[in-house]
Amino acid sequence: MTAVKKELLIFDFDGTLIDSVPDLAQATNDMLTTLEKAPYPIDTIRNWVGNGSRMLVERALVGSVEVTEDQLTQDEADHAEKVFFDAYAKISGKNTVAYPNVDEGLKKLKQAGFTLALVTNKPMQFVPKILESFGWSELFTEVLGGDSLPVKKPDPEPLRYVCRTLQIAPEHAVMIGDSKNDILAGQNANIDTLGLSYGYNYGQDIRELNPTQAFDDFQSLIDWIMTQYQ
Ligand SMILES: O=C(O)COP(=O)(O)O
Ligand SMILES: [Mg+2]
Repeated sequence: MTAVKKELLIFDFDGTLIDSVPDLAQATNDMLTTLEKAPYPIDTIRNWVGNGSRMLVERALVGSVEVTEDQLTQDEADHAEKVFFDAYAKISGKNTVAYPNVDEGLKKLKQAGFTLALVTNKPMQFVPKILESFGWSELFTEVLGGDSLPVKKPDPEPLRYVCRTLQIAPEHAVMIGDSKNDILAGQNANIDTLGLSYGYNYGQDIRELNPTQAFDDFQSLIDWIMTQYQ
């Protein structure tokens, strides 16, 4: 396969660059405890991450990845989300680590001349502090949170928005992520998708989503980008 040269690498955040589930699970359980509900194991909560905080909160309230409208009132979910935000603001970053080779890998790509962007479904209010804690504040030319636009991944608009803003054609962009929301957003925006198998994808193998290519570790992704997309 000969790949087209790429300019813009759009990264997902949670489950791709950082393992944030220990903090997300703690904040979720802190919220549940405050609301006098029973906590869940981290392995259960991991499968609820991917569609932003509001969805995580709703899934935790009903105890399932599938949430139907009749299971929750808007007020109940609004209140729980506030409790979750307070809890996550207190602990976000404490037990969040970068996956192996991510720090060196991102810097290598930047040095090689790629433009890096970050498109996460995590609410934007939590993003700058985490980026700063890893020394990544200057790495990304564009950063979008899950609430930066009216729609989030798997909608293709955040990716299209980044391409438009940076004036880079979609065929010169790549979406890199761990979840079906990343792969679907990329496919819907007509851009190449690179999947990572170690993150959070509702327990499903990322390869089932047919990304352009999939990798089991970040170093293999870096090696592939440096040889195929330069
Ligand atoms: O906050 C989430 O649900 C997931 O965030 P992500 O898009 O960076 O994986
Ligand atoms: Mg992710």
